[in-house]
Amino acid sequence: MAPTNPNSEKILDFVVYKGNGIKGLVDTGIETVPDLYILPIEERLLPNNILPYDSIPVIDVSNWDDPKVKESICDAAGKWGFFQIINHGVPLHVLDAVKEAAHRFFGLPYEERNKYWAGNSPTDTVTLKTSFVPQAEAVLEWKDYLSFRCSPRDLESFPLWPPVCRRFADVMGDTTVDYRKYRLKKNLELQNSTHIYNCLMTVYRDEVVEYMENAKSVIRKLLEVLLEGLKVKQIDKAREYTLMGSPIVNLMYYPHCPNPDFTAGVRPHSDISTLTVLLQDDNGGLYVRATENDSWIHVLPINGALVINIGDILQIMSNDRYKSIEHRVVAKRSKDRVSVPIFVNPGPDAVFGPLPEVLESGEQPLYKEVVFSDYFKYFFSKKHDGKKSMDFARI
Ligand SMILES: O=C(O)CCC(=O)C(=O)O
Ligand SMILES: [Fe+2]
Repeated sequence: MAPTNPNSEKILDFVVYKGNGIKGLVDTGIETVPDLYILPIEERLLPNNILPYDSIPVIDVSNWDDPKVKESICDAAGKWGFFQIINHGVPLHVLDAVKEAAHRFFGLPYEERNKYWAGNSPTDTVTLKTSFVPQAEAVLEWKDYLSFRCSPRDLESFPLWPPVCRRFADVMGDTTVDYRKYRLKKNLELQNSTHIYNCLMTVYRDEVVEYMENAKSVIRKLLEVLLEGLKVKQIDKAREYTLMGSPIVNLMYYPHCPNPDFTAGVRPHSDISTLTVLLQDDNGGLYVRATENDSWIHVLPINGALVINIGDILQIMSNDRYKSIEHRVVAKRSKDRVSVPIFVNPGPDAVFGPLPEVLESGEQPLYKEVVFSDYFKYFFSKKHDGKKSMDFARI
């Protein structure tokens, strides 16, 4: 949607078309929020609408087989659509490393970040973007993000980029890339700044992959428990593809904002995933819708915890037993916020709809069968707009 204000046009050009992102704009030292980012009052998160004493459930998953743990997960998925898990087994250093990677990437100079800007990136498995769908938004979101497609097939292509891996393998006298050796070498290369960028880029990949690899068993467990709650006995290969065939990991970056109350880090939306595993930092700023009448609950940061939310696909598969709840993000005034969501998405050609196990007793399906890539395209054809995407599948 083209802005009518000439200053907004300039900002749109700088941020979106020149690929500086909101990070680039903040780096120019702006002291007020530009019009292009100012939400109408009725769309802002007002303090009166925040419920100060409520919180989403926190579930200790140290014993996944405990029936009480399973019950808490399925209950939370049905009542809240959002919960945090602790003692999930993903090491703290892996979580810290991927958050640091986000800070390092967005700390790179423009020229280096821009190599991965949508359209410039050497591979479509990694792309840098800003806002959500700038072409469809009259007001932009105060965020940039580096998005990694992480299906097994995408991961196979990772060793092909960036080329420094091959160079490193040559240097180390090794024909295969050994990432531990690479990290040691990285420290040396950091002192020799000609390779700094390539080193850093590889390290992000390393850390994203490490996070994803560690999170996989948590995702699997969660899906097993949630599907058991829907009377599905076992996740076979076809179901696995429908539930988690094409995960995406985003390094989200919300630079500090002169007046975060005026703008949206992310507008209210539900995720289109089956579920989302979100690592947030200690800044806070994520809010979950509490009721239909516009009240919101802050998701308190807990060190080492992962925030789990049910996405539209699982709501559809469960025929509304589980809920994909709207959430939104508000940036910080003096700190740069990062988060790392894993969107556990179906494979592109997977077809989903209410599960036969759920409809077994004669219940009417509330949704039709949909191909995931169609749902995905629809979601990315418009601005974040609450739960409207679900209309695409509703009967
Ligand atoms: O950054 C966050 O805490 C949440 C981001 C989010 O909701 C999304 O990207 O869908
Ligand atoms: Fe989200």
